Amino acid sequence: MTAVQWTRLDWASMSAAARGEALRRPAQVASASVRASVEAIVEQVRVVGDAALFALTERFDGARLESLAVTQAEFDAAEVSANVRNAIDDAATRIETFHRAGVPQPYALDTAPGVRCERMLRPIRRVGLYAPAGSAPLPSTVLMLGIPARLAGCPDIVLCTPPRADGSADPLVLAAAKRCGITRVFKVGGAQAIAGMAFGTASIPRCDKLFGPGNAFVTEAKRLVSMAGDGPAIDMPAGPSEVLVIADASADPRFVAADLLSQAEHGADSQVILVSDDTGFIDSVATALEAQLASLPRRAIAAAALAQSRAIRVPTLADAFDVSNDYAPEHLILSVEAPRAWLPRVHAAGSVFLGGFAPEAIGDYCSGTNHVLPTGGAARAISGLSVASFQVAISVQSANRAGLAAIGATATTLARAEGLEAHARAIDVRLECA
Ligand SMILES: NC(=O)c1ccc[n+]([C@@H]2O[C@H](COP(=O)([O-])OP(=O)(O)OC[C@H]3O[C@@H](n4cnc5c(N)ncnc54)[C@H](O)[C@@H]3O)[C@@H](O)[C@H]2O)c1
Ligand SMILES: N[C@H](CO)Cc1c[nH]c[nH+]1
Ligand SMILES: [Zn+2]
Repeated sequence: MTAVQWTRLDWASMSAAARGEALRRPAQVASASVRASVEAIVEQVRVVGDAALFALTERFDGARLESLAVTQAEFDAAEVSANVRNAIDDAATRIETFHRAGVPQPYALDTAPGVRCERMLRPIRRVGLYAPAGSAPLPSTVLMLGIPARLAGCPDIVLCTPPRADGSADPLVLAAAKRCGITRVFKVGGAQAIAGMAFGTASIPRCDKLFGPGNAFVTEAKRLVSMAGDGPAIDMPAGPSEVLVIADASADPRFVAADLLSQAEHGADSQVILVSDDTGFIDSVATALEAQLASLPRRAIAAAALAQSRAIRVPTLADAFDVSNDYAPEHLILSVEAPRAWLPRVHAAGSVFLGGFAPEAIGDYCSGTNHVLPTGGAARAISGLSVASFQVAISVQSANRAGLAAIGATATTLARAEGLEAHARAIDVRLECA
């Protein structure tokens, strides 16, 4: 059996500084070196374009490509079993249903007689999606990105995904793209893919907004290009996976261990945290983790993630929610008695899973919610992906003479209070003319 080496902590006996350290993300440790290499990669792509993309793809993905774009022939040749195709379709249908219910609606109302204010919605014209495929190809991510993009009405959708070493795109990723009606797919990954979509190259069109999760290189590249004066907008920091489980003694330790491992297996930089008010329960989860880890195909990755993870004993369940809100996890699992009753205490989390039969894995694939979620504590203020992420809202106002007369004095008074005389006169000139 592989020994589980996670850090066990007793919250009540820790100082504020020790608590802060306990909730620090592992990915932050590497950020200086990641930042330096991402800066170099982004600059190379920006200056050299396609030639840099070919060279970086050979260096990081081991693939020598003749063309970055996936051809129609490659799409046609991408084979997936009927079983997987049906699963993609079933997941897609449920994701569509949930996201369609959340499509934002325009609205209009009169704020004074003769003054009408509206908010209209438009799809972002060209969106760039990133589907990870470094450690494991994620066709489910294509669905999570492509379906809301389609529902928003985005006319131009570009998708990048790392190639396999033989230069082909993952067939499952292509099958999911097909299901979403995405035809412009490029075989490029990492920071170089983000830079390609941000600034445009001979092959890859420049995009208005970039979406999608990825490893620390992808996440840092998104942050960097979004800060460039001429760079695109981005959806959110959606980096290495995280889950925080709040569990009491009523939970099944095998279920909790399985949920922790399901996120630990994403990458050595994933972080999984158990918070419980019961020391004996934490012991049982540790035992279950060791038993389950032993037969896991990706046990080396999961064990590495566990090594930087935490099991925290808190005095009461209420304290567990304080810990969770401070950490602001991407995923929060409530494995407690009457979990819904605790929801009012949740103030910061990407997606919440209630009770023993809602494993985080259903949200990853097919419950219907989106799995592209904020990580690194961004859930304090940023929401997971939705149709609204792919739209811009534009406000509109119209007024007739009576309407302007009704509200004009307020505007001229405030304009003169701000010392902006031209603003005031733009109103007066209209009201003064017959
Ligand atoms: N937060 C979310 O919503 C969410 C959703 C799904 C997946 N994820 C996360 O996405 C990540 C996917 O990561 P991945 O690595 O499997 O795939 P990835 O596609 O994000 O990254 C692979 C690319 O990383 C680049 N790369 C690898 N090593 C590099 C190095 N040393 N220097 C520069 N570039 C390098 C390569 O170009 C490669 O193509 C995981 O951490 C997973 O947890 C997050
Ligand atoms: N758990 C990931 C988000 O952190 C999403 C995912 C895709 N496939 C499996 N899991
Ligand atoms: Zn997952």
